[in-house]
Amino acid sequence: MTDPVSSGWHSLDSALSQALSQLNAVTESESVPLSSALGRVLASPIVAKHNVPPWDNSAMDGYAVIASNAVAGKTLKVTDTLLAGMNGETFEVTPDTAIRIMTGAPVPRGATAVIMQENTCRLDNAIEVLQTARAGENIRPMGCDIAQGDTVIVAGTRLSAAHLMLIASLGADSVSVFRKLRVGLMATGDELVSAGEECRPGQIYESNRAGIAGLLAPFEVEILDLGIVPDEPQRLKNTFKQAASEVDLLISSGGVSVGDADFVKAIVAELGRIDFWKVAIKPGKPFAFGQLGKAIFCGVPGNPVSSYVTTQKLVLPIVRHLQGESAIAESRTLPLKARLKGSINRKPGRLDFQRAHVTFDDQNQAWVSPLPKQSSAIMTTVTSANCFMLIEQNVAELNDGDWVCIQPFDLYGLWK
Ligand SMILES: Nc1nc2c(c(=O)[nH]1)N[C@H]1C(S)=C(S)[C@@H](COP(=O)(O)OP(=O)(O)OC[C@H]3O[C@@H](n4cnc5c(N)ncnc54)[C@H](O)[C@@H]3O)O[C@H]1N2
Ligand code: MOO
Repeated sequence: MTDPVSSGWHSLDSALSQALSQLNAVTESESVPLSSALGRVLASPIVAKHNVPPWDNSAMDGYAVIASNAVAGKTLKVTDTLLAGMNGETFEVTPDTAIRIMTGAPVPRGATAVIMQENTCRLDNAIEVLQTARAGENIRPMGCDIAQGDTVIVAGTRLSAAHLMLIASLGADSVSVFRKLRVGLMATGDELVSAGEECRPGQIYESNRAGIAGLLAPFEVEILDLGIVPDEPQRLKNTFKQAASEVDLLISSGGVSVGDADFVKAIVAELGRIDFWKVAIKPGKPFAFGQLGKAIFCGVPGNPVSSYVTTQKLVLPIVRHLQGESAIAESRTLPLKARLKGSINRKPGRLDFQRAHVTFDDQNQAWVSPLPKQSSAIMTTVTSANCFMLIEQNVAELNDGDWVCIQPFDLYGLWK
């Protein structure tokens, strides 16, 4: 049997660094409304045109006072009420007065603290201070979140919901983002039919495009669905030529192994080039990377779990890099560890992404159990797992209680 290490297959890390080092990210940008900017990559930095908050304001419903005069037991006359939205410049507190103030309302002139309502006793037109005020208490100073002139988001950032809030707080209703990446998506195999069509003897339903498109969805690409292409060299050539001129990246599923109908690599090599083939990961070994005209080519293996894992671990970082994202969080380096339940003996050589289930004991210690069915044709263990458990390339044996790396699945932020 071939030994992955001695036969020079790429490790996941070296495959990724070779691929990323030869990509040219998109440079064209466009202005989009903030409401359409989620998941896009910022093309120009966001620089604050003003302070946030724009003036000192109250963090509590209570009374604006001069702190040095607001000692416990003292009575202060309440002269006015300040609501959020009013102009604080026209109000002023004096040593013997207080102004009723609501959360978010501007702090009036002279005030150095806001006493929260619960620390006062309301009399008719006055309050009794129940707890001595501290200077600065319950005041949110001007610019405490963002100072005018600050670069608050650098170019190359993928915009999250929190980024959109920050940009909106500066009053901008549009942003400059890199143009959408055009991604061609195809599956090849004579046996494949689309969901909804009749499945004849010998045929199976094509499922990889649905999974790949789903994994791409949060990254806001424009997908050109090139459909199912039969294992016919001329049909494959036609589709590859179309992709070479129309997309930035072609993701093709299937036909990258060594079978009699696996034509993909040879045709890509003929029309463009293959830069590497075979990565020492399980599942997903026969992943192919190359170039077709102006398009980057990613050939993911046909086995459904292999296509899912290689899209997640190899194609997504490539997509993100092509989109101009600067800080690509490499999920593999997350230092999340759990202890293994059970033991494992295996042939070393590939980094194994085992579908697994992590649970926490009453000391909050994470324990991980690999699921029984790990074949790359079994999708049900991907949906029933809640994490990947990693077995490093050279590890042959793991024992009960050993520490292993895990990668929890982030399903819409909910733990299942
Ligand atoms: N002699 C060897 N055979 C195989 C090797 C090897 O090293 N030597 N590698 C195996 C591994 S590992 C993988 S992974 C597969 C990948 O092969 P291909 O990329 O050529 O994939 P296909 O042969 O086209 O299909 C494999 C399998 O998956 C089903 N399939 C394909 N596409 C889809 C799709 N879009 N939706 C659903 N199912 C799909 C297909 O019917 C096959 O059952 O090669 C091994 N063989
Ligand atoms: O790499 Mo294959 O994906 O092991 O089945």
